[in-house]
Amino acid sequence: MFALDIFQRLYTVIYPPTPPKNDDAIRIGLLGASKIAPFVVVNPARSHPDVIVAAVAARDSERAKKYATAHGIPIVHSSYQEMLDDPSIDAIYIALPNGLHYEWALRSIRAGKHVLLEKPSCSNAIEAKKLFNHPLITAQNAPVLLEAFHYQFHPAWQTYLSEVRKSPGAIKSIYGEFFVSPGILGPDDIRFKYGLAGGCMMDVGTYPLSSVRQILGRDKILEPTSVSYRGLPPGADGTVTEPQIDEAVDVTYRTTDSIDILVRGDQVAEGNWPSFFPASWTRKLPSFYWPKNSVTFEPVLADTSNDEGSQHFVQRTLTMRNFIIPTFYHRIDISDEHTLRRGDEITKTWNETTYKTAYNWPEGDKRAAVYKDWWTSYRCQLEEFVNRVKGREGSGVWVDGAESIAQMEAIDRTYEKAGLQIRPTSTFEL
Ligand SMILES: NC(=O)C1=CN([C@@H]2O[C@H](COP(=O)(O)OP(=O)(O)OC[C@H]3O[C@@H](n4cnc5c(N)ncnc54)[C@H](OP(=O)(O)O)[C@@H]3O)[C@@H](O)[C@H]2O)C=CC1
Ligand SMILES: O=C1OC[C@@H](O)[C@H](O)[C@H]1O
Repeated sequence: MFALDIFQRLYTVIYPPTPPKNDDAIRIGLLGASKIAPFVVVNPARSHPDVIVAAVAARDSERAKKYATAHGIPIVHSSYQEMLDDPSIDAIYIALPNGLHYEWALRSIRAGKHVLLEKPSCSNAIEAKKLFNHPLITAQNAPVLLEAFHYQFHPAWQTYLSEVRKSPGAIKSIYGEFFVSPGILGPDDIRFKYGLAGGCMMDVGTYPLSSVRQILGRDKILEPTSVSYRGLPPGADGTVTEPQIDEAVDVTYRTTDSIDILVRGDQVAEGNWPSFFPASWTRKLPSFYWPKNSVTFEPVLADTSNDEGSQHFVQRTLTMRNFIIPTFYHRIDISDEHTLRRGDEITKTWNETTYKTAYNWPEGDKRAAVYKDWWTSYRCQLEEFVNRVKGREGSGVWVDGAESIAQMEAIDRTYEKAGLQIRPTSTFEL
């Protein structure tokens, strides 16, 4: 049953139902023939009656034509500006290198287009403040601008957050990690170029950082207390061509109310294989780690009526595995560590763990009648983007400009603590 459910969700993601498009469907244009657009927009749009992927623009028009053919996209533009000048396009999906997000988001907004902007929203907080506070964005009836932090839109993450809010005790510590196997990103990847605002903290590190910030709420400032990073390996001549790039990062943060936080990201994460395999083999094998978030609470005194005079403490740890791609599989563990104490003596300990999944909103919630179990976080995100553009009620989940700015500020503080430069600021002005 379990394997069949996974198979059914996976199958429906790949072959979704394709309802006819409504006359007033939003016509989206893709800036860049990027690797990620088919997952974030092209495939999710197939099952959305209010979205048409109408155009793609790439720097090389031959490449754009091939991409358009492969993905069934009718219009090809041979420059990004040409796409923005196309009056038939209502919204733009920007999946360009991070260093181009700010400029092309502003240009798109100036052209009157709604924007779905890949994460991280900008190269740094200077850009993020200028973008999200720009008069073209703060004006009444301004186009919609959304940083594509897709995982937040999935009911699984929202269920996890509601478990955090319901849990007894104050938060003691939070852990977040996202590791990517060697071989996924090539050496020339945009993520390894400082000039394009690459780096681990900008890329895979943004997710665990964002997940921690979601738990704390945006008003809590995370002060980095230590940062260790692994740079890129040196080339054949022994020099590192991109000394400002972090390939992997481990950061500890602390809040003013003393919550301890550890965030880890690795874009080339080897290992996790049992040590009896020779390292010379396992180095060539892919690794596998769940993207994970975990919250530990302070112990609380439980009801003592049945505990014969002992004090009964309960300490909860919540863990969510695979918060980033929850549709295929995820798990929320609610683990309570019970301790009976008489004075200083611990007389008994035991653990009770329950597990939860949430492929949709809870039963009876009106959102559950709209959402489907097989919707990816990208499909959920597209639903809410469309709801905003159309002025519909929506699920209530949104990533607003203040959140995107706060996230970039936390990234900048992390780079500064690491002794690395914040990513370069665009010279584009509007
Ligand atoms: N939400 C998510 O799950 C994911 C989000 N992302 C984000 O999406 C963005 C794109 O990532 P990804 O699709 O992996 O990247 P790709 O390298 O596949 O795409 C980047 C696009 O940027 C264009 N581009 C413009 N200028 C340059 C330049 N100087 N160098 C290289 N490319 C350039 C290229 O477009 P052209 O076709 O014009 O040549 C290319 O298609 C990033 O911001 C990344 O963080 C990435 C993966 C997952
Ligand atoms: O979801 C993701 O997985 C892999 C990363 O490199 C990418 O940019 C990120 O968004």
